[in-house]
Amino acid sequence: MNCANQNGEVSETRNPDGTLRLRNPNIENLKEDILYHLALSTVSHDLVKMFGDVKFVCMGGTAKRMEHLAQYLQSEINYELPIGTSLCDLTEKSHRFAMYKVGPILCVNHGMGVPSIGILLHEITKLMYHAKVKNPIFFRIGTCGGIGLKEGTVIVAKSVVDEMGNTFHTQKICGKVVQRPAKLDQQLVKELTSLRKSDDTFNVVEGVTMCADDFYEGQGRTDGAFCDHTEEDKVNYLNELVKRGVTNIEMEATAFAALTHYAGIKAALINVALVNRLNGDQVTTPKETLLEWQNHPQILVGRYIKKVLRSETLV
Ligand SMILES: O=P(O)(O)O[C@H]1O[C@H](CO)[C@@H](O)[C@H]1O
Ligand SMILES: O=c1cc[nH]c(=O)[nH]1
Repeated sequence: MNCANQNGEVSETRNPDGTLRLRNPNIENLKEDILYHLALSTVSHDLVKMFGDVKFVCMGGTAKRMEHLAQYLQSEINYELPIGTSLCDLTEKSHRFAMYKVGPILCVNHGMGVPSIGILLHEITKLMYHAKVKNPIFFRIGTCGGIGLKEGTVIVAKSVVDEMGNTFHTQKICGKVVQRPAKLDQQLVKELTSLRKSDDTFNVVEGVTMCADDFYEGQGRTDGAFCDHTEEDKVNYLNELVKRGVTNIEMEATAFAALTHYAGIKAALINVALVNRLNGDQVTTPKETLLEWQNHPQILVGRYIKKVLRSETLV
């Protein structure tokens, strides 16, 4: 059934008030929906009370990065936690992911690779639905290998491809291959890239992000435990990717872009390059510098969130 969204447009994924409509009629018939990997449920938790004010969902691979991001954004938006409380992992009992909330911002890690982020996206999207969140915006704030880009560069993906150059996410469902277009919000891309300041120590570019199913052979590396291809094969492959316009490689882009697009959720994919793959495979930069670089996409997203929140208090 279709329904008009806030702009009066017909939407299968939005109610007129901005809350989500799921593309799954089974969910509203469940007596209880257990978000197993988040250790949350519609019966044991008041999801509307806990999460109903969320506007932004930030995700990235590691739990530590998400905790750090939550602390950073808390200070950026001057958010004071309720008296007597401290920042805590809301999904601690899952022993799986880690999730922190600071006011309208949720920071949650997704692990590595498409299957892991896929599971998280199912459960976070259902969480948004059950919590009656209105028009949430999702960000993946990650790390990647750049191709021909200086380390520390931030790449805001304008499009994503898989290892075969496909612009869709492939999933096997009930023995059938299902393809869903992997699309990102182009306006959000422009807004995010425009938030670089002239005195920032890092560059920001729009790019084509490739999603690989592996860090080693799947990204053409020759330094894995197994390697049946040559250095020349790798160089040819990376040069071919350059010709196709690919700027960087990571491991979740297609699922992130496709599942958010399918859910009708505005989303952006912002990665920082930890290595220039045209110069080598190993990440040789000291950990402190890598951690410093991981802040670059967070700075950009922080500016975007502050801008949106500021504009909302003015209207
Ligand atoms: O730094 P994160 O967000 O985990 O992203 C990248 O780093 C991991 C590989 O080291 C993959 O998950 C890849 O997508
Ligand atoms: O080269 C890299 C670096 C980070 N993450 C990746 O997936 N690849």
